[in-house]
Amino acid sequence: MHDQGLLLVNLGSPLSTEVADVRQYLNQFLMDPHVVDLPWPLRRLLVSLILLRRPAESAEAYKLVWQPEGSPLVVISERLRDEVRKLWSHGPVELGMRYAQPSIESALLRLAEQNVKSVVLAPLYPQFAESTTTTAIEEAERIVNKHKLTLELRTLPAFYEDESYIHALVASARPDLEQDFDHLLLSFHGLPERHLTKLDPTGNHCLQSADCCQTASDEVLAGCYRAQCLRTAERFASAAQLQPQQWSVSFQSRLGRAKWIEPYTEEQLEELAGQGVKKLLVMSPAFVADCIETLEELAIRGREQFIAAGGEDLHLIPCLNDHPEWAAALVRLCEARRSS
Ligand SMILES: C=CC1=C(C)c2cc3[nH]c(cc4nc(cc5[nH]c(cc1n2)c(C)c5CCC(=O)O)C(CCC(=O)O)=C4C)c(C)c3C=C
Ligand SMILES: [Fe+2]
Ligand SMILES: [Fe+2]
Repeated sequence: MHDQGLLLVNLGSPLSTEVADVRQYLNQFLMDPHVVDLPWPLRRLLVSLILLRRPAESAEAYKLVWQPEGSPLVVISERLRDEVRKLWSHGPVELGMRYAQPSIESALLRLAEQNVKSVVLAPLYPQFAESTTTTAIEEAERIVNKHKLTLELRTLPAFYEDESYIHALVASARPDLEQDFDHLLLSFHGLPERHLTKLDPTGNHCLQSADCCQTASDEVLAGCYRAQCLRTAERFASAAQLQPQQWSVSFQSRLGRAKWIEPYTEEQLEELAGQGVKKLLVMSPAFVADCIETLEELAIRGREQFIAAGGEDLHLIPCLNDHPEWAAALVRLCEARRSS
């Protein structure tokens, strides 16, 4: 049977580096109630304020990393889709982006045209957050209902400590880990603290103590993005045989004035330089594909900050991108979901 499709979903990028396209993308993204989780009037007001300056600033940042074929995130995700197509023998494989193009709608309609009966929906986020995973799932469900598609969706859960994902991370980082370095910073995308506390099933665990994420029960861990990031980092360090003093974790990409989860990457870069770290490796396991947040925020701006604070070099370890071990790991994960 060739009727079990696979839909890979990632976040999406502006259509071009034109300010108008970046504004349209940021508006669609930030007006998503799972991203800016305020009541509509407040969300509209806040996003409109952000859209006064952010599109021009972000457009400049996108220009620094844009590839001839388009946004790095989209181009790399397409390459991953092509690798996965070679390995998935159960039906067609498509790629959909939550915002902008190629849309989840176009991808699901292509799958439906090919008469698939079921689709494994794979949000390409190793750690769960409502602002990424939940919104991708809801959008896919909305499209199925809108077009009355007769296909069953089976969602791949967060895979933050899956052994094959961790091994793929180690394999892809190995060439850089074999070079001389003083410290490895694992910089995950951040989240407003409220996004964590509102999902705390106990109501009094998340962010109540400095080690809440290390002492999280399975029930708390299931909904806690920060605890899942720390779990990924620990599993990675153990599999890569790193000593505890060789690595640390931080959270990047803070937006707005609300408190986001800590420690902040910007501060950690200065702290590490102050401690005498000269050669810093940085990797970002929350992203499976390199994007503006790794290529510009870390490899360009982060590098400048680190050197200004006394460091000598910051080297960014590429994301998993289309690494063959990652494509194989992803297919294994999705196959388990197909038959479960
Ligand atoms: C990896 C998981 C991600 C989480 C969690 C996440 C939450 C989150 N993000 C913003 C705001 C922005 N994020 C932006 C870019 C961006 N974010 C992710 C992933 C996560 N976001 C990716 C993969 C990307 C890259 C997109 C690309 O085209 O390369 C941006 C846009 C760029 C910029 O202006 O900096 C914004 C804005 C919020 C508010 C949030 C949680 C509430
Ligand atoms: Fe983001
Ligand atoms: Fe926690």
